[in-house]
Amino acid sequence: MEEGNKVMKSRFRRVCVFCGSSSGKRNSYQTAAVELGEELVARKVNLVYGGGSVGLMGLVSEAVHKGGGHVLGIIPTTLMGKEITGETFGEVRAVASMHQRKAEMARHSDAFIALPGGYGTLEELLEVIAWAQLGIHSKPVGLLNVDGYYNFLLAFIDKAVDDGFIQPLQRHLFVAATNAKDLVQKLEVAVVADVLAYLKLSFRATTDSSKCSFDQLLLLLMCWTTCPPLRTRRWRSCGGRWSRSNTTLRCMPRSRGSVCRSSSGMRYTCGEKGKNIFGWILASYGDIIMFCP
Ligand SMILES: C/C(=C\CNc1ncnc2c1ncn2[C@@H]1O[C@H](COP(=O)(O)O)[C@@H](O)[C@H]1O)CO
Repeated sequence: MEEGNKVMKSRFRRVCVFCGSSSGKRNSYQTAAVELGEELVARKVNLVYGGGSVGLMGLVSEAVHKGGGHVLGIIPTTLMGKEITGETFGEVRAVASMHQRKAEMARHSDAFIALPGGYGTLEELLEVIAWAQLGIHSKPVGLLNVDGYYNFLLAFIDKAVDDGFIQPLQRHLFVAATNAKDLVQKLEVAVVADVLAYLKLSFRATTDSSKCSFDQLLLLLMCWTTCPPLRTRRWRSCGGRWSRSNTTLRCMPRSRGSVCRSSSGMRYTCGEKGKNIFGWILASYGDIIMFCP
């Protein structure tokens, strides 16, 4: 993948895609499946999926396979019949049960993406979100909301937040986008949910938000180092002055209200989200987290 003249490497080696065993009635679903496969190939990311060449599963696996990416299909022996799943692309691994299949798909992947699909896709998607919530994994999850297919699901999740069944922070256990390029880019900069939860709580507890404690700093550095797209961003200074005491780093903006701009064009105003460099970093996660101290 090219960004300017630089080839950008993905932080993911393998991404698991959940999607319909049917193709859906709109061409846009099929186009999105192929585009997602091509986007993975462009970033040199391999595919893990449920095996089979039926429906969108076939389209995404064919696109990755044709593009030279590795395809790993994990399929229960009960679904192995070619009349059920069709001829598969790439490597196929047989497992004993549906439960084992999902565990294996999760184990072999660094992130999850759901394309449009039916009960099977919904179940797989919600399970990896629930596992993230429980801390069973800390891999990013993305929803490809092609042509508004998942609008009702997103509205339902917002209702669950409003009615107190999903914590507002846990609304951000997955990211969503309407096309493959944007979604994969969001996943690249997604930070593990438990780290975010901890940071948000600990920042809230900090009385002076221009100070950053040592463990907050360490966690932010960890996010920074595990997230190549963030590292490659150049940040223009807003003229802040840095000073250091025993356990805290402090940035004093030259003037409250001065505007900072990242190389990607995002603007932050000192004294709001960008009280200090850590505020910028968190704000740069965009709609994954909006950090307001
Ligand atoms: C029952 C039919 C085909 C079943 N073929 C499948 N082959 C492989 N994987 C499958 C199959 N069906 C479901 N899956 C898994 O669930 C997801 C798709 O389910 P959905 O209900 O179609 O959304 C997919 O990610 C697979 O992991 C003939 O209709």
